[in-house]
Amino acid sequence: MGTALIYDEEMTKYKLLWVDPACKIEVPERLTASHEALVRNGLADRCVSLPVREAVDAEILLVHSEEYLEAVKQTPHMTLEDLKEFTLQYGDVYFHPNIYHCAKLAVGSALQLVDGVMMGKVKNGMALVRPPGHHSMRSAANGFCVFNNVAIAARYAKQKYGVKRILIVDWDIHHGQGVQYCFEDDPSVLYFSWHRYEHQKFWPHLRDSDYDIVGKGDGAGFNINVPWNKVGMENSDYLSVFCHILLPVAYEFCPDLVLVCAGFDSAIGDPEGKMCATPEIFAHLTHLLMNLAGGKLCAVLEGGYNLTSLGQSVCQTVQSLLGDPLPPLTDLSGPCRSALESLQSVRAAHRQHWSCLKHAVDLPTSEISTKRVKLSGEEAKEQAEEEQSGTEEKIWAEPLKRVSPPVCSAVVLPDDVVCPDACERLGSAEELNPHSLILKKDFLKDDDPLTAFSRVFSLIERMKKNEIRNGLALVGDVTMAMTCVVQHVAAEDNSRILLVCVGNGNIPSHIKEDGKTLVVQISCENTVEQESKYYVPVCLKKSCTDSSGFLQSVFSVLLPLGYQYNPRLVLLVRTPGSEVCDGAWLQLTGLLQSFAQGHTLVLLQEDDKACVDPTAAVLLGNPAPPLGQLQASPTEDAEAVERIRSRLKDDWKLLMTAAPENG
Ligand SMILES: NCCCNCCCCCS
Ligand SMILES: [Zn+2]
Repeated sequence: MGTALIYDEEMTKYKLLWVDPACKIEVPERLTASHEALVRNGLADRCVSLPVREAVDAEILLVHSEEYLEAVKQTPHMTLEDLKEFTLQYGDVYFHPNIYHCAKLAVGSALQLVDGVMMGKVKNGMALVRPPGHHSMRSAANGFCVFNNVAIAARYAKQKYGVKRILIVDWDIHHGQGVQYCFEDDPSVLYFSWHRYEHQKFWPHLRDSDYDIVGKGDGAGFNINVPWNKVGMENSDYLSVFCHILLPVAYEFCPDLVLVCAGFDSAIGDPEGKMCATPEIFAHLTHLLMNLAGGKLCAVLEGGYNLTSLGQSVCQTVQSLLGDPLPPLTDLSGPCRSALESLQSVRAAHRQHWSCLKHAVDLPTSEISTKRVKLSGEEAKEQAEEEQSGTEEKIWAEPLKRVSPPVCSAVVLPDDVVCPDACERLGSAEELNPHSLILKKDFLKDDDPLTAFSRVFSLIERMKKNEIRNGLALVGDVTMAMTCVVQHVAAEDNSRILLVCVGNGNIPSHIKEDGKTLVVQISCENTVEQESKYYVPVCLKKSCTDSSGFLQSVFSVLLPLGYQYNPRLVLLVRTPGSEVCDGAWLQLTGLLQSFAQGHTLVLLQEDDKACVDPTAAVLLGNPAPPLGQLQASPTEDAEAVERIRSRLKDDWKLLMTAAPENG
């Protein structure tokens, strides 16, 4: 199934008709720049183009009041003076004779995308729309928004498809208060938003945007606000929030559909956000959400006001939706103090609502209240200062090309094992099949190990040359294979291997010290080994059959380590006796493709042959199946994970979730 792209140039046909400094950045070129970037990078052609349509009244009324809709209906016939007058009743938004038409198309685009995904016409998709939606409220336009595209799409999905749980991720740099107000008492819609806040000093200056606003009544816990109290946030800050807040909660929630308020004013170069995260970050944020809800993900454009970073960020997002290898994220130096304070505050505010956060430590008493009383004149003065200050031009490198190798997955199997789904029989070596390359090898015969492993080594060599993206081998002795592979690869001087070992089995000690291999072993036996910077044993009491403990350790330990280490190869090994349930194993296989441009080699013991097909399916780019709502993990497991993080956080800063006590 493909990736949908919804765009129509009709939505470029409205603009600001008078002088208003607050609105001048919302220009039609935002849409053309986004679409042209996709076309220029050959991405538009790879998508399934779905037509736009106008939303009908009943759909708009899922969120907005009749009086508001009636009022907006009058705008096409208004004079310029009437439009100005009409606009005055709202904040930071403008009207135009054609904006009602465009607003209906924007909603209709989001609904077309939901239809395409929910009816299985496409796997996922992106709608390029204007006007944006996440600030508009039941009876008010606001922040360039007229109708709340994503909020309507959520209500529409529930009504038409009976979707039970919807996750809305709002990575725009502004708080989508319109979405928050729509679902704040609704436990079936989990709204997550990060936003520039600066202690309420930044637009829209709402007390309701702070971290302690968690939802009301039955909706308590289903509204997550992450305020950024400083500008200049980087990739590390965004990844920390995904690893330590959003992903654990999202997997516990287990949505049936993921909607993204895809605003790109949170990228470097944007005049509104003034953040420093690079366009590549959206490739990773998108990928990290793609194994939720069976891959059903609808991204709808919100903000983004620097046409260069907007175009690049849109391309990064769509390329991930298409399943292309992820770009490397370099120099992840760890979250800044302000981000850690926000992270800690949000986790503390939600620990009572989410079992995955139950063990989040309380706010230190010394915590300065992050809420400041707003003095009247202060706001205008700061606003004025801000207008002047943000003049320095940011520069950043254009994202590298993300090239898919000719072969996606290669598998090395004994003769008696059937080829995995979607893999075809290998012709002669030259005919590399676009899906997979089968190196049929019989490990059950008494080949001496080295010849047997030579097939695996050739697989690795081809990965290095980017002829193959990832691979899987079913071997007679998985621990031996692991050792040989590590030795073979570590022989290279600039190798960096992330070895993820699931299950018991002792890792040869020389592997743990060479610094060229970072070993994370998730098992159920108490390894007596003292861990070092490069050997991280995660012991889970209920062994790996407990998905929640397993996944929590993946999110809060393995992913941060992997991002910081930035390996060139990922070796994923499942040792005998690890009854890790397949669901968690497949999620892990999917999530690990964040690293090394997807160069993952999976090693399985031959009696694990039942794992081959489902693992190959995920390696080929299919979403890992949902796990169901996760229960609380055993306390001792959660505490074990916390202990690991606190012990290793000085070496690996992405493990941090709280600002250090000292100054
Ligand atoms: N400096 C201009 C102030 C603009 N304030 C409204 C921003 C709305 C963004 C929608 S994503
Ligand atoms: Zn925005």
